[in-house]
Amino acid sequence: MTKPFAISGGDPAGIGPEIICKSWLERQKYGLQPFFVVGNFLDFEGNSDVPTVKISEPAEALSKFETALPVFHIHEGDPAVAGQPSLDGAQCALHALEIAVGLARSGDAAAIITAPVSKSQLYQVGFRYPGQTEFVSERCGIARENAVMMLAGPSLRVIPMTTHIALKAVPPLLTQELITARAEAARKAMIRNFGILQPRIAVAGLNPHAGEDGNLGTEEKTVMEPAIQRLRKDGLDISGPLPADTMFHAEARSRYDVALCPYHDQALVPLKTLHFFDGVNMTLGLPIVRTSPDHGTAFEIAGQNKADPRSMIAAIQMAATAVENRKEHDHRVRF
Ligand SMILES: NC(=O)C1=CN([C@@H]2O[C@H](COP(=O)(O)OP(=O)(O)OC[C@H]3O[C@@H](n4cnc5c(N)ncnc54)[C@H](O)[C@@H]3O)[C@@H](O)[C@H]2O)C=CC1
Ligand SMILES: NCC(=O)COP(=O)(O)O
Repeated sequence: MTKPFAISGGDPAGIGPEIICKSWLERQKYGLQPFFVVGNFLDFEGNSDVPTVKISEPAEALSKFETALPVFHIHEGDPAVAGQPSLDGAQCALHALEIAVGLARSGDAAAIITAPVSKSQLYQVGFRYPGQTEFVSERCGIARENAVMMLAGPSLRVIPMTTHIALKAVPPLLTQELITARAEAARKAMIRNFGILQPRIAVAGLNPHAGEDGNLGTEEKTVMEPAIQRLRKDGLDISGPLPADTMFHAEARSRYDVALCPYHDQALVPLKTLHFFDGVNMTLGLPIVRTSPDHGTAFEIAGQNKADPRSMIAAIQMAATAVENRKEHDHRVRF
C-alpha cells in the first residue's frame, strides 16, 4: 500500500472524532492501513489522549501514522461541542467530504472512508443530495440516480434499490430498468471488490409474500419477474422476487452473496439487526473506493467515550480489501 486512506471527519459534534481516534488506537490490533483524517485539527487535538499531528500533504501520513493520528487540516473555526451540532460543524463536514473525495480522485489517497454526517444539518448549509452516496457518485461523474448503496456485514450484503425517499415514492421508481441496473452493479461489485467471480444475487419482493401471486400487489408480476427473467437469460445467477420476511434467516442467507431490496428499510433493518456494530456502507460503481460505518452521528452519546469504533474499523478494513481485490479483478469487469 503506497497511498494512505483519507477519512472525512463527518459531523464534528457527533461520534466521528471519537471513533476515528479509537480506530487509530486499534491500528495494530486490526492491522489497519495508514490513514489520515480530513477536518478541523482542533476537533481531534485534545479530543482524547490520542496524539495528533497536522499534515499538509497526504503522503506525510505514511511516515507519521505509527506515532500520531495525522490530520489534514482544512477548516478554520472553533472546535465543535460534542452533542451540539452547529452550522459551522456541518460546513466543516461538507468541506471535508469534498476534499477527501478530491484526494481519492487524484490518487493521493488510496480510498475514502466517510465518518457519519447529519443529513438534516447538511441540508441547512445547502447540501442538495439525499446522502453522501449520491454526492460522492456525482463527484466521480456518475449521475445521482445511478448511485448504488450497499451495506455489508460478515453474514449479509444488501443493496437498497431506492434509498432516501418516502415509501410512497418507491413503487413508481421500481422499474425493470432500475432492477437491471442495480443487479448489474451488484454483479460487478462482487467481482471487483470481493473477488466473488460468480455472484449469486437474490431479489426481495416489494409486497408482503412477494405479492402472493398477484393478490397482495402486482409489481412482482408486472415489473420484477420480467426483469429477473431477462437478467437470468443474460447469464446472471439471480433469484426472486422472494418474500422479504423469509429471506434473511441464516440458512436463506447462505444461498446468495447479495440481496437487492426495493426500499431502504427492507435492506437496512436486517443488516443493522445482524451487524450494527460491524456493518459497512459501500458505494458501488465508482472509480474510487468509498466506505463508511453503517451508523449515524449518535449526537446523544458524543463526547462521553461510549462510541463503539468497530463499524469504522470494519469500513477501513473493507476499503483495504476492495483496493486489493480491484488490482486483481478489475480487468474481469466491463464498465
Ligand atoms: N453514514 C452516515 O453518514 C449516516 C448518517 N446518519 C445520520 O445520523 C443522524 C442520527 O441518525 P440515527 O437514526 O439516530 O442513527 P444513529 O446510528 O446515529 O444512532 C442510532 C442509535 O445507535 C447508537 N449508536 C450509533 N452508533 C453507535 C456507536 N458507534 N457506538 C455506540 N452506539 C451507537 C446511538 O446512540 C443511537 O442510540 C441522522 O442525522 C442521520 O442522517 C444515519 C445513518 C448513516
Ligand atoms: N441509511 C444509510 C445512510 O444514511 C448512509 O447514507 P450516505 O450518507 O452514506 O449516503
